[in-house]
Amino acid sequence: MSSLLLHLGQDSKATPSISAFHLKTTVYGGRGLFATERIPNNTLLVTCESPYATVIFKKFRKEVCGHCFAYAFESHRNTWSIKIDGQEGNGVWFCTVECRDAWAAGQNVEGLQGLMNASVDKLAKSMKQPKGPSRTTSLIETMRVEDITVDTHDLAWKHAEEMYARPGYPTDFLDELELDTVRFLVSAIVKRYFEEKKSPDAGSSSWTALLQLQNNEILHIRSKPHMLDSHIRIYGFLRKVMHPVLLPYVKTCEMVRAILARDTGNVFGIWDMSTKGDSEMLGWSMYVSGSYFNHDCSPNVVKKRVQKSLCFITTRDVEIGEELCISYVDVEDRVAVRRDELSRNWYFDCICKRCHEELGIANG
Ligand SMILES: C[S@@+](CC[C@H](N)C(=O)[O-])C[C@H]1O[C@@H](n2cnc3c(N)ncnc32)[C@H](O)[C@@H]1O
Repeated sequence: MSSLLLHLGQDSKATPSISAFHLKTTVYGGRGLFATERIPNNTLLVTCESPYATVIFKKFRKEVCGHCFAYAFESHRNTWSIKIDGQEGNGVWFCTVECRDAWAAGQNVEGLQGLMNASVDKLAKSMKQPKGPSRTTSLIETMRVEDITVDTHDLAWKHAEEMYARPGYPTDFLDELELDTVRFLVSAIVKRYFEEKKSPDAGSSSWTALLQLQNNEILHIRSKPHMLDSHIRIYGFLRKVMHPVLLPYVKTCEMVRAILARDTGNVFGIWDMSTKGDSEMLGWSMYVSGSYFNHDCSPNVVKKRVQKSLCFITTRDVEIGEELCISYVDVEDRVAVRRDELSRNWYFDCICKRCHEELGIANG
């Protein structure tokens, strides 16, 4: 049970009892959550109370509450107007004073999140978009996929560390998504700093839990080799903007790599709550304990966002031994579309019962 709690992390509350399901190795590889008792329909399995790391896309910052993710549009407003004064409140807007104060107490420790937002915006403003393609710092893009190994990849990062350790290295231009990735990484670094400061001997148990998530680094770079250069540029940018107390976390690339390796395949989009089917993605979050649900095209669990919490609820009765799965894609899509999306973004070929049936493959 203690190891399941470690896997589930500090962000979770499991109901009705944590023994109703457990984490074990699946037949198709990796781990998954399986029912250890019969679980009725509409059971709340777990609530992930708040994300380990999060970012609201810059273009939605004034429209989405930085604490509870309420979307102004849903309250018939264009933007939120409550802020924390000065640099320490930079880049975050709130729907209520209560949300502002809760955020300040929980996430803006020593004003670091706001100060970092200000530094990121300032450096981003000073950057000029290059006329040609961005500078390539690694050779991986020119390699054959089979030559992209842990070793070649480690070498590219070692080279990046050496390059950025030289005084006065130039910062490369980052696009909007890369800058949002910087902000996402900053939120994780601030969280780890705060937790380690609170209990210097014990360290951060939620960071330890995060490290247990599936590491998709090599699969990601093999499928999108240009992302390694992007990640390296992001790391260089972070080293330039980092507040002195946070610098130890980026002196080597270890922490940034660890988060990026788990960002892909494990994070959840923050969607607006529109019921009209035109829901918009407002940012993304990493909820450690929610990342153990595997995918099925006929899922028995649905995830629901309630403010900044993610709740996982059964959608039918689940028998003992059955795996508890959500769907990562739109279950209304055709089989080819679903499988293509799963392969591109989660790096696996779906072999669920529904895919087999729709593809006309005999089971067994
Ligand atoms: C969010 S994680 C789920 C937990 C993961 N299995 C683990 O061991 O940590 C997503 C990853 O799990 C694997 N996965 C999820 N659903 C799967 C399925 N239906 N078939 C094969 N692999 C699956 C894929 O590797 C995917 O990238």
